[in-house]
Amino acid sequence: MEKSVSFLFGGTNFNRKKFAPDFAKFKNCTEEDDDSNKKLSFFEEEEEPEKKKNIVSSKKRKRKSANSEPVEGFDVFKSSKKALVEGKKEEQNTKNEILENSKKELNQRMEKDALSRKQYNIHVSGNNIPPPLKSFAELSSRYGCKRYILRNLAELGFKEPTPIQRQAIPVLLSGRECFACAPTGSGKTFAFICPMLMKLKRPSTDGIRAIILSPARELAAQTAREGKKLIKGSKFHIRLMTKPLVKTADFSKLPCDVLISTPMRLKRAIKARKIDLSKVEYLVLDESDKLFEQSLLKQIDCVVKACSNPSIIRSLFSATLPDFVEELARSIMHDAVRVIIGRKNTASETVKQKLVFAGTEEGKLIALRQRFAESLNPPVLIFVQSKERKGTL
Ligand SMILES: Nc1ncnc2c1ncn2[C@@H]1O[C@H](COP(=O)(O)OP(=O)(O)OP(=O)(O)O)[C@@H](O)[C@H]1O
Repeated sequence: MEKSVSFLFGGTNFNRKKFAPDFAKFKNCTEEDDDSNKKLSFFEEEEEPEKKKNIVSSKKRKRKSANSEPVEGFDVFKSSKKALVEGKKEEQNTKNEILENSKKELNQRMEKDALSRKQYNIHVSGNNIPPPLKSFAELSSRYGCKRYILRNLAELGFKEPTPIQRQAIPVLLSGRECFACAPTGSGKTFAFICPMLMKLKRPSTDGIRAIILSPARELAAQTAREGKKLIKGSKFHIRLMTKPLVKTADFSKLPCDVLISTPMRLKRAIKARKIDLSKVEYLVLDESDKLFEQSLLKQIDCVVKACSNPSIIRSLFSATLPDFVEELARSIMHDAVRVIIGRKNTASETVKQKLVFAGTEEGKLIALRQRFAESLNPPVLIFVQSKERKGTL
């Protein structure tokens, strides 16, 4: 049997690779049983221990050096990754720088605006309020104002915008709703008519585009007069709602860009179906402290409802702004900017005031005559509460 085995394996080479699966079956056998293994260990032992040690240590070194020595491919990868990280860092730095600069610019602009507002006693509240005007020239440089308006301003002798004009005009030109409070005679009329004309751009071919409500006929007439001074040389039409106009006019045939009316007359025209306000883009409530008095509320409500254009811009101008007016205004306005010139609900600083205790109704008349005797030189304008009392003067 031994002979036959040696015969069988004599001069042949055992291809371990080829018979790897079979070889694996015998792998668990002990070394004594396995000749080939014996042979293998014999050859290993034949080498000098020193040499073996060297081999091992050189292997170790190799492995060690493989870890520490730079491999070109890996290095390229490493450096490209590094470059990528560096690039991203640089990009982030540039972004941060831009953000920082724009923040700085914004802060500088806000500081400048605040100083300018302080200079003109302008107080504002609301989000993203545009800067106040430095001059009328900015109307054309910042907002492309038509030449006819600037020409009319120059003809009227208006050199500088008044404080309310400085702030309310940019607010309205930026498409924001606004409620403004500024003393009597401070130029409120132009503060709302100028941006209105600028935003309307061209005369209307399609009905009324702006409404100005005034609490009294005289005030409405005065506003119409002021407005007409500004449209000189243009093809715009500013109309005052008169009694005959309420009765007879067919507004679908009457060219009208801006209509100025009292709430009562406008309500009558709306009820008589003589007027379509669905295309109105601007609604101004002038002297709103008077407009929001209880007796006019229903008429105002009727006008506000008839102006049904969803993108309408509403604004409110007044010499005083009582809390109830502000509350009512907020209920119909969206994201409105509040502009107050001077202190809210106080008279103009340029108007001298004196408080006189007159006692009785009779005493008032005596006190007034005394004032005339002392220092008042007619012509003098006297405001009274009722017509009856006017008769006693
Ligand atoms: N920028 C300006 N420079 C010089 N005068 C101006 C300027 N703006 C308006 N005015 C004039 O000031 C006067 C008062 O203006 P306006 O009637 O608009 O004031 P108001 O604030 O509406 O007053 P009220 O509260 O009585 O209605 C008018 O004669 C007007 O022409």
